[in-house]
Amino acid sequence: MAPAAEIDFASAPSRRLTGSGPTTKSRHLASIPVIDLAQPDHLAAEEVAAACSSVGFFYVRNHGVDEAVIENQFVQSHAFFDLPLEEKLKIKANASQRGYYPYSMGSAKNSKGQHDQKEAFNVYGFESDSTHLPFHGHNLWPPETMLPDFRPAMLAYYDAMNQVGIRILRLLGLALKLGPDYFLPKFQASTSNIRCVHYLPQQYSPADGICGVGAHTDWGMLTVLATDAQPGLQISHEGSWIDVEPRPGHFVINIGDLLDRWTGGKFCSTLHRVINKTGKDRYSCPFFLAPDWNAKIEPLPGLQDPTINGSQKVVTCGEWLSMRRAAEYGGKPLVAL
Ligand SMILES: O=C(O)CCC(=O)C(=O)O
Ligand SMILES: [Fe+2]
Repeated sequence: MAPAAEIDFASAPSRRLTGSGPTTKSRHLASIPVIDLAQPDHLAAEEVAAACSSVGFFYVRNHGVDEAVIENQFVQSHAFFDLPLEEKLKIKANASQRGYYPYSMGSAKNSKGQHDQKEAFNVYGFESDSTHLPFHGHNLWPPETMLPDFRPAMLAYYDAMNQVGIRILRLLGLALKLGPDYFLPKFQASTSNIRCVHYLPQQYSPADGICGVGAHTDWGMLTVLATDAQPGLQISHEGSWIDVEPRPGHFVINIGDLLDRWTGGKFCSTLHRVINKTGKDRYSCPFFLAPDWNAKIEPLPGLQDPTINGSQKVVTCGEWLSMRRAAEYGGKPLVAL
């Protein structure tokens, strides 16, 4: 892998902001698109193209995922976060980014000196003995004697999310007029992960840097998000923070930085944050879809971005993820071991 300094760092800024972001105003946007995945692919792809080149976020419905798989993930996530802290810390996240992130450890400090107000648990779809490489390693699990259903529930959820992700990849290929299978060869042993997240029922104050998740863009290809019934997710749109209301039976999809770059900015990775205002606990589970570690992210035909240092350098997915992490965490390891 090329050292990070040789990679096009300028095109991978950390877009994490502090404070309230574009404005303190928050309004409801009725028009976050809802895309019905039961319709024929060529019609869904047109709607995907429109959503990705405008708001960068959309809901999907009729996604085909069994409700029980989603429900089991949330039940097991609750059960895990309810464990005593000392038990959770036994599987504290290691350098491979897998396992438990206590409050204040799963994010870089923002300029107000605050971490994200959340605890989280990461599971990756690939496992590897090459632990000298970032993001490589083995998943960590709570003991079966304690939570026997946790691991199967999380693996089933990962598989279901991966299927949704592949469906969206096919629509993206169609939307970009590259064909439905264009992206698939680069997602054979993907570096994707799910992250169970628990937000505290506390007072949030974006102006003081206290957020569930501070304003950020996602790093990878796209994100498939399930939340419980509590609102909290907001996206930055035309200078306002827009609430993304939970919709039963829907997932929220958003474009990540890697796809933004890959399309030369045609499809946008939109700034978003979580402010859990309800005074209740909030649980969510994003699936971060990312290509294979060695997949080359070559500019797509006709979609080079002339603003990126004259031409887009080819990076591998692994280089990209490492670079994004370094930009966000100042090159320090995510978790002090
Ligand atoms: O919990 C949510 O609604 C979104 C979380 C998120 O944006 C993230 O983890 O990247
Ligand atoms: Fe995000």
